[in-house]
Amino acid sequence: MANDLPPKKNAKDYVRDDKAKAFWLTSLYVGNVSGSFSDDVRRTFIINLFSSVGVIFTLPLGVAALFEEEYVLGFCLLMVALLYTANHVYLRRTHNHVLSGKFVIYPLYILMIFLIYSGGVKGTGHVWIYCVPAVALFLQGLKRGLIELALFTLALIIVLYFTNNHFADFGYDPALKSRILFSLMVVIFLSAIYEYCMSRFNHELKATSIELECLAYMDTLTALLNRRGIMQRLEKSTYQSFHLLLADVDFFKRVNDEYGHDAGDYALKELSRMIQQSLPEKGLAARWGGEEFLLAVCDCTKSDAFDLAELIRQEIEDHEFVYLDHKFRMTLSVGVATMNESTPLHDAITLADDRLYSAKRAGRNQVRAR
Ligand SMILES: Nc1nc2c(ncn2[C@@H]2O[C@H](COP(=O)(O)OP(=O)(O)OP(=O)(O)O)[C@@H](O)[C@H]2O)c(=O)[nH]1
Repeated sequence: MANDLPPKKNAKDYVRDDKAKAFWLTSLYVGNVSGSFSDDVRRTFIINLFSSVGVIFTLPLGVAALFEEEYVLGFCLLMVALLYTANHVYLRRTHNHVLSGKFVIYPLYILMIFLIYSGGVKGTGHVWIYCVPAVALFLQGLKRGLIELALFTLALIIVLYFTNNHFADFGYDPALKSRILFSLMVVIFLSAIYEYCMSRFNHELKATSIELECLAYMDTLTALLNRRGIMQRLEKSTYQSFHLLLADVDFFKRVNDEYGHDAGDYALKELSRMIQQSLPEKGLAARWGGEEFLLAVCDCTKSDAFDLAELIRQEIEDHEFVYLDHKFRMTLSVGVATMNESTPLHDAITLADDRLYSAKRAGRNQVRAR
């Protein structure tokens, strides 16, 4: 049985595999290799594939046409191959998939019209037009793609029926013209259904991912950031220094015990609203835990931060909470600390927590900044 197992890889094999993988990824994604398969990365990847497939087909067909002494056709195919190669380079340099997509689709329309007009190599030109709908709808989107495909079909009708094209030279039945048009319309219709389903699916996926992100970073009861949400913002913050206010409701258990859990929930929402209202423009507020809130303020002195904590504490002390026929009051204890070069974020949070509990021990309903 042991002989059936694949040979064990050593470290060098893994490094080689990784290099090969990186090479293919960098080539296909034209250097746009990010961790996520975002819409931009996906479009860059697919447009690069369209360009590469375009070169793979047009280059040998162009050379073959030259050998067959179809010089105009050969020249056109080689020009398209050159254009798609240049597009690959452009995409690699700029990652501008919007413009790059146009470099793919418009030459494709022109080439197809030319193939229908000239008949291509030995009258086979028309077999290539069925790749147009999928490419047009992907690159231009459903609405614009359908408009362009309608214009493309119109151009084909004109070329097929109203020009001195080379169709008759190959001995085709005249009915082939209408069959080409009808089958193209069927492919357009099927590609449009596919594109519609894909864009709806993508749209719903995006909406769900936004919703999930909100759930991951927001507290659903109070609509404030949650602990993960504020930590993410603070860790990413470019501010060298900011002040943290850690506030905890005093004897909140009593509200639940005396008036019920719903009254407790109402009080938390009302408290969050009041905190949010008092917050300066660039400040952040989060529900840190059950009845604990973390506020972060910047562009002010520590004394300003202390005054803000005192203002919030006073407002809450003065506020009468009314839930159904219950009226009650609540107070807050607050610990203030500063995050700066000498006190990193996690140390500042611990400091604010220590100060909060020293405010609790000192009798609650007060702010401590040292
Ligand atoms: N209604 C409601 N209650 C909550 C929620 N989260 C936590 N709590 C309650 O908050 C209370 C916190 O109680 P304690 O930790 O004893 O603190 P406290 O009563 O505020 O007392 P001190 O902090 O010592 O002043 C508990 O009864 C929890 O059930 C919530 O989302 N809704």
